[in-house]
Amino acid sequence: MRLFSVLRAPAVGWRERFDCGGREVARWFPGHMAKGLKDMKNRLRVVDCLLEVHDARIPLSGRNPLLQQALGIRPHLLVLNKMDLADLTHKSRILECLRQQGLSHVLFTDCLQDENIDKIVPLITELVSNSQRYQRAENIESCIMVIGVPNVGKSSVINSLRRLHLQKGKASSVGGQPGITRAVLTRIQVCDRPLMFLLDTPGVLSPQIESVEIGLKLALCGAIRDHLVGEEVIADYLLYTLNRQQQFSYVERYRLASPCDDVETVLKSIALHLGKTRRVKVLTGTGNVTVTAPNYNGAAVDLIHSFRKGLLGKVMLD
Ligand SMILES: Nc1nc2c(ncn2[C@@H]2O[C@H](COP(=O)(O)OP(=O)(O)OP(=O)(O)O)[C@@H](O)[C@H]2O)c(=O)[nH]1
Repeated sequence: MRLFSVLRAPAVGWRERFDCGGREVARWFPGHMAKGLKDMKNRLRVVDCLLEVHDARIPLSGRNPLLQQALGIRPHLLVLNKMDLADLTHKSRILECLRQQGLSHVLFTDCLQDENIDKIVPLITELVSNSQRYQRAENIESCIMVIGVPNVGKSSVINSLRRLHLQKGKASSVGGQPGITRAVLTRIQVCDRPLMFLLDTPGVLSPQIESVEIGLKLALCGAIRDHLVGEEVIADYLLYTLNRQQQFSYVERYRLASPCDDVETVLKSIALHLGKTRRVKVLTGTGNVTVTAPNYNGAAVDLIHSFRKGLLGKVMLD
């Protein structure tokens, strides 16, 4: 789904399409995730509602369809987290697209500032009490399973809820790398009144990511380990996206002469600007000469990290 290209005039002079170069996404799915899904299914009996966390920069793609299929039709709240990093100019259009997909309970959140976190418990309480099938009248507590692809902020949402409702610190470990949540399905209290527990789950990607481009969006958001995709490829996709959206803050950040769509040129300039270079000996016809070689990978890593920290501006990848 391309929300951006439908809503904005295409930027002239930049790549119209990203060349995925015959890459295969199947290798990007780590096998242990299938086990994660199986463990989640085994705990379903006690679950009243699904709280799905996803990245607000990819509101329309990259969710794992298997999660909802396997976990059943029960009350479902979609939390689009990291709203602080997302360009939400067309928020109402996003909500409309999601409604058309049958997702009518959606919240945008920012766990760093605890924005909209206070809306989660009341909304879940309402969804659970309105649900016929899973309402367990004798039960005064509710149990919510937190699901989503890796690194979207599932643990951060849980910690924010605990901070807000229980004035308690971290219960769930947070990390910048996908796959931090290893201890499977820990039950964590997040609220006293109403009594509510969450089950934290490991991030589970779909084994069949729909396309290479969606895989690249997931990688850019940190849902797939960088080295599996390749830092320079991720950086190239980022450059393609920033240029198409005329989001040129990278030019100023890295003191480049002008925007550019050629990743090699950009990474070379970034490497030189950051001093990420090394001296290498090259054998020529007239003997050895020492030249300065840019560290392309180091430059790509810096560009990707700047994007993930929001230093290149707010972006919408869909
Ligand atoms: N900017 C921003 N960063 C966030 C937000 N929420 C979480 N993060 C960061 O995103 C990274 C991943 O957060 P986690 O809470 O560990 O994500 P997770 O979904 O539990 O990760 P897995 O256990 O790998 O599935 C961490 O570096 C968090 O600090 C947010 O709202 N805004």
